[in-house]
Amino acid sequence: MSKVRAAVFASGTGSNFQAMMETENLACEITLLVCDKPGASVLEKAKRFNVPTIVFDPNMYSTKEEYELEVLHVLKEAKIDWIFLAGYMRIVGPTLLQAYDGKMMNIHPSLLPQFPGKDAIGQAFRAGVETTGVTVHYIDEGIDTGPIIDQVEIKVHKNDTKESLQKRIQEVEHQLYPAVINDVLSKGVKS
Ligand SMILES: Nc1nc2c(c(=O)[nH]1)N[C@@H](CN(C=O)c1ccc(C(=O)N[C@@H](CCC(=O)O)C(=O)O)cc1)CN2
Ligand SMILES: NCC(=O)N[C@@H]1O[C@H](COP(=O)([O-])[O-])[C@@H](O)[C@H]1O
Repeated sequence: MSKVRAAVFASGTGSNFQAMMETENLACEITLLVCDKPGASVLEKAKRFNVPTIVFDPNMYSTKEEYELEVLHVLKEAKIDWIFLAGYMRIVGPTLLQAYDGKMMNIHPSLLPQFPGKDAIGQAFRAGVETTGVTVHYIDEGIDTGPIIDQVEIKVHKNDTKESLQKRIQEVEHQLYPAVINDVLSKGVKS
């Protein structure tokens, strides 16, 4: 039986994409990288792993639906079953939400519902919390409001800088996301 085919959506560095590609027992094939930032360094990583890419610039479209319809056409052509957002900094609209209902996840660098949205690590750091963490959740129409699949707590050290905290958070992300993907895909249903 052929493996589940997945697309990763990313806008930036792509360390979570790289962690998935380096996971030997990943329960799916990452067969497409979708990026909304021409020139993003994740694209160099995709090239290194021989993963085909779709790159689009939302500023070249008049609506979100317009670019999501184009992306959806490529996803269907590529027979993509699942979408994993990994630092994708666009709000997913109804076109992709409907097409991948229950088959789209995101990783977020806080213990949701704490610190949703952008710069979650900066929000936690400025709030002076003693504990933050990482969340993997399903995507819905809200921002970081989808059902939580798993979370890991991370202690904030007294001498932490935002950068040292981000490093520890990303080390956890690189283990958690592939583990959650394998767990969800092994169940075959939305948990
Ligand atoms: N429908 C959903 N889309 C996305 C979710 C989600 O939970 N539901 N998670 C985000 C990731 N994210 C933070 O976790 C996030 C990313 C980007 C923004 C944002 O405001 N971005 C743009 C708006 C661009 C657009 O209109 O698409 C901005 O910079 O103004 C907020 C949160 C991924 N998508
Ligand atoms: N709001 C979503 C959000 O902040 N996502 C965060 O973007 C980073 C992407 O890093 P990467 O490009 O190195 O994988 C990750 O830390 C992820 O949790």
